[in-house]
Amino acid sequence: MMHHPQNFQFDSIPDSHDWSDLYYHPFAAPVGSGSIPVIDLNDPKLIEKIGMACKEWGVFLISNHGIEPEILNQLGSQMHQLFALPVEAKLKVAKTDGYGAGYGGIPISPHFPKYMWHEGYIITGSPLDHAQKLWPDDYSSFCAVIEEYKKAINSLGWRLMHAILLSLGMNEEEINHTPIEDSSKISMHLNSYPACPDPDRVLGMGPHTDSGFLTILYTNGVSGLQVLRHKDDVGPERWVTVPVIPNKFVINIGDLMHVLSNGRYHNVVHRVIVSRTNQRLSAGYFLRPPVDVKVEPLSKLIGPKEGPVYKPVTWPELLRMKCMLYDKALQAIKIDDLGRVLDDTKL
Ligand SMILES: C=C1C[C@]23C[C@H]1CC[C@H]2[C@@]12CCC[C@@](C)(C(=O)O1)[C@H]2[C@@H]3C(=O)O
Ligand SMILES: O=C(O)CCC(=O)C(=O)O
Ligand SMILES: [Fe+2]
Repeated sequence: MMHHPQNFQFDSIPDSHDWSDLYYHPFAAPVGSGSIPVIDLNDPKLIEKIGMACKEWGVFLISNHGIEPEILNQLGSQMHQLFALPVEAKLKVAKTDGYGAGYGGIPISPHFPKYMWHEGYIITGSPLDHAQKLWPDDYSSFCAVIEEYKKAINSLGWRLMHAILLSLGMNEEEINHTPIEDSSKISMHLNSYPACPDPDRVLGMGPHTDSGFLTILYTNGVSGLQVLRHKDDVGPERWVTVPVIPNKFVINIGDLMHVLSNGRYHNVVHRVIVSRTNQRLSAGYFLRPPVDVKVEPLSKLIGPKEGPVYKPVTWPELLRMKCMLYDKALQAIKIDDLGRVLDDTKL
């Protein structure tokens, strides 16, 4: 089922995509400034800096990640080709359910009052079946690029997880017992936000948090990502635009890292705005535990003065709650001061 018209060849914005009267929305906030941390992976103070960034911002950029620009360019060009295919071709691989693989809108889109200025494509596991349908004669280059990218990103993901877990006070042995999903099963989310003649009236992607441990985001150099910054010395709650710096990845902290850190690390709310002149392409790589692993607040962080704030949850459980409850998903596993689960009817 498609949630929106698939070609964005509109002369003016159709009412179905016009968000301009909707600024009563709970996530409405002014756009303001603030400097999102940039972290050098070779920095001798990496652990400390990454811990601060996770706590204070829940988003940061990384440099010196060791991934060759060539593979990023290839990913960008494969994505460009994918979204440039005619609508009929893309519909051959349309998603058939809310959060399965394929072409379409995002799983939480039914929670929004309007359609997003966006086309998405979810890859879960091997891209082969779909690629054969999209490019019957030459599917191998798409697959090769995706597989190569996954391999590179998976090892980067591990380095980041490792640094973040160290920053939470875990030791090597404990870290080895915190598995992440096998790269062959991992999900990627490819996004295209076409240029829009009237960008102030549309939204590329509605506000949300990601539900995994963390998301590694590649972008093609067209800006648009904004994060919701809480009130601080610089100003009130506001949207801060994530700068686009060539060859740097954006890292977002997701719900499961928030749970694991017992609420210390910030699962940042983010959204995407659209450009008048350029198509934005982005690819998210979602780091999560294996499907059957329950994530719970680290025992190290729990003591006589601090009880666990969340009860254990697997990622498929949390994703299901997110699709049902959108921004209230974590409330379904929240434990109050008296040790009661606030809303356990949702599991
Ligand atoms: C592997 C994933 C992770 C997903 C679902 C599936 C594919 C697309 C991801 C997103 C992207 C948009 C927000 C979100 C909340 C959504 O609706 O789809 C994300 C969700 C998650 O972060 O859990
Ligand atoms: O396109 C972007 O910059 C962000 C995409 C995103 O938030 C997501 O796919 O979860
Ligand atoms: Fe996201």
